Amino acid sequence: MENLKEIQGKMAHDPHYMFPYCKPRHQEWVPGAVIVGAGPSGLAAAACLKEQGVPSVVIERSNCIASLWQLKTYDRLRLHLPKRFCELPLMPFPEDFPTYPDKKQFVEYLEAYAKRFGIDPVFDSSVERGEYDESIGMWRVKGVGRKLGEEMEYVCRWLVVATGENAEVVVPEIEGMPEFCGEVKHTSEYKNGSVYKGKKVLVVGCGNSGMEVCLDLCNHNAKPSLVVRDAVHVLPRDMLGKSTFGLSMWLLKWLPVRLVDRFLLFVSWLILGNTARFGLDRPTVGPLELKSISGKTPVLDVGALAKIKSGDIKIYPSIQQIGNHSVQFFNGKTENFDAIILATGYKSNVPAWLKEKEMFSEKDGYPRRPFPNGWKGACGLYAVGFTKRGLLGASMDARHIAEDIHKCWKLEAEHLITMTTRRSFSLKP
Ligand SMILES: Cc1cc2nc3c(=O)[nH]c(=O)nc-3n(C[C@H](O)[C@H](O)[C@H](O)COP(=O)(O)OP(=O)(O)OC[C@H]3O[C@@H](n4cnc5c(N)ncnc54)[C@H](O)[C@@H]3O)c2cc1C
Ligand SMILES: NC(=O)C1=CN([C@@H]2O[C@H](COP(=O)(O)OP(=O)(O)OC[C@H]3O[C@@H](n4cnc5c(N)ncnc54)[C@H](OP(=O)(O)O)[C@@H]3O)[C@@H](O)[C@H]2O)C=CC1
Ligand SMILES: O=C(O)C(=O)Cc1c[nH]c2ccccc12
Repeated sequence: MENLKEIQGKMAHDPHYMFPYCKPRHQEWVPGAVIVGAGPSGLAAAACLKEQGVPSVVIERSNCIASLWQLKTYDRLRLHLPKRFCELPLMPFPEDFPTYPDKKQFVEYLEAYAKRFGIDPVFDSSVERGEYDESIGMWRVKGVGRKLGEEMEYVCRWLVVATGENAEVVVPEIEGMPEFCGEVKHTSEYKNGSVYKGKKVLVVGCGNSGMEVCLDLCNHNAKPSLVVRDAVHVLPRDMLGKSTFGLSMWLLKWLPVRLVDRFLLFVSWLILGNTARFGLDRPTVGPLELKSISGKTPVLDVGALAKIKSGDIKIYPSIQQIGNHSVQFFNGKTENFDAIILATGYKSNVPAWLKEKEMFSEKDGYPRRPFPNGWKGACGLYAVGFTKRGLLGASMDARHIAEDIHKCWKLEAEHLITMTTRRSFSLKP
């Protein structure tokens, strides 16, 4: 046994180190996979595994499935790709849903999905550590459980990381921001613009969230301004009577990505005009090529651009400094604001809890291997939903993972049956 000094030393340096005989209160061996995260990716993985006859336990830190959608998104949110590109494996959307289901409908679909595949996550349980225990050839997944402070440990052969690309908010450090007297919040806390009526609001970041929050603020008679620090592709959500995304996927079957990009840019120019005239320069690389090489999603416009054109949404360059009530920009202008909304995006939280350095990059928390090969690591470790390709990418991962685990599951089950049969008939190996 380790001596007391050694144990005290370990406890001081590692908050997760436990005294050897001090077991967590809830310990469970899972005869299948542990899936961390009950968002669309985790649900898709659990459903595909179930279909293959492999059991799983889904662990979720919040108190509901799809917590990103239910708790951290604004009221007016809809899918911005048509529903056929957003459905999870094995269950299409109901036919009477519109092409672009709203948030409520999407959550309804996910609830029905979980019910259909008997997925019953362990809620209010946050995973704080996942590590491979070589001595037993299993993953140990530890965290804080349902009842306040209850320690839990799951031991499993397969660990599926489904904590998502949007696990934590990105809050930039901007000089003077702590001194700003008005409200500062992230888009994940924004519901609608009703409380900002008549107020001057600065929205920082012009991805899809920033653009839509600006539009929502306009619709609630607030006065939004948008910080655009870099070039951005804005495409109409629909063109030529079809969804831009659907049309792109169809064209990509026949044409190289650069040609499809040229086509998209031409039609966007016809519909939206020259966006650079309104302060939105386009990157030199086309929208689909950029999405594929960097993951940067083009803005799919549903009305914000018209408000920029009409001057209802003002455009500003990067922020230099924030004062008590004002914001100074890099073009030298200073303007007063009542509130600031950070539409600065999200990041993965995998490096904070997964004690594994091969599969996931410590820098950004994404699998190191590029799409479409990022879903599989070593020793039974998997990733679902880190493709930067939305729900479509998550569904592809989930299918791959379930097939892969099933192969191994079948082999191990056959081995177990052989061993048991041999033992019960006293046969020699
Ligand atoms: C506003 C918004 C709109 C979007 N719209 C679209 C769209 O229209 N079409 C599209 O294809 N994609 C869209 N996306 C992309 C988005 O990535 C997917 O919609 C989807 O939610 C991703 O699912 P996920 O399960 O991978 O991640 P999430 O939905 O984020 O689920 C991950 C889950 O893991 C849980 N979790 C995280 N860390 C832990 C932990 N340590 N322990 C336990 N649980 C944990 C979280 O609480 C969360 O419930 C959108 C994203 C955003 C932010
Ligand atoms: N279904 C739908 O309608 C919606 C879908 N989404 C999806 O959700 C995901 C997240 O989107 P979103 O929340 O918009 O996040 P994104 O990461 O897509 O966008 C964040 C934006 O903030 C900018 N930014 C970051 N830091 C600063 C800073 N300090 N100053 C100025 N600008 C800054 C970034 O600029 P830069 O590019 O220069 O880094 C980028 O333009 C995306 O995949 C998006 O497509 C989001 C909303 C609606
Ligand atoms: O909504 C998102 O973030 C997505 O990643 C969906 C998506 C995948 N590929 C795309 C290409 C263009 C626009 C959106 C997407």
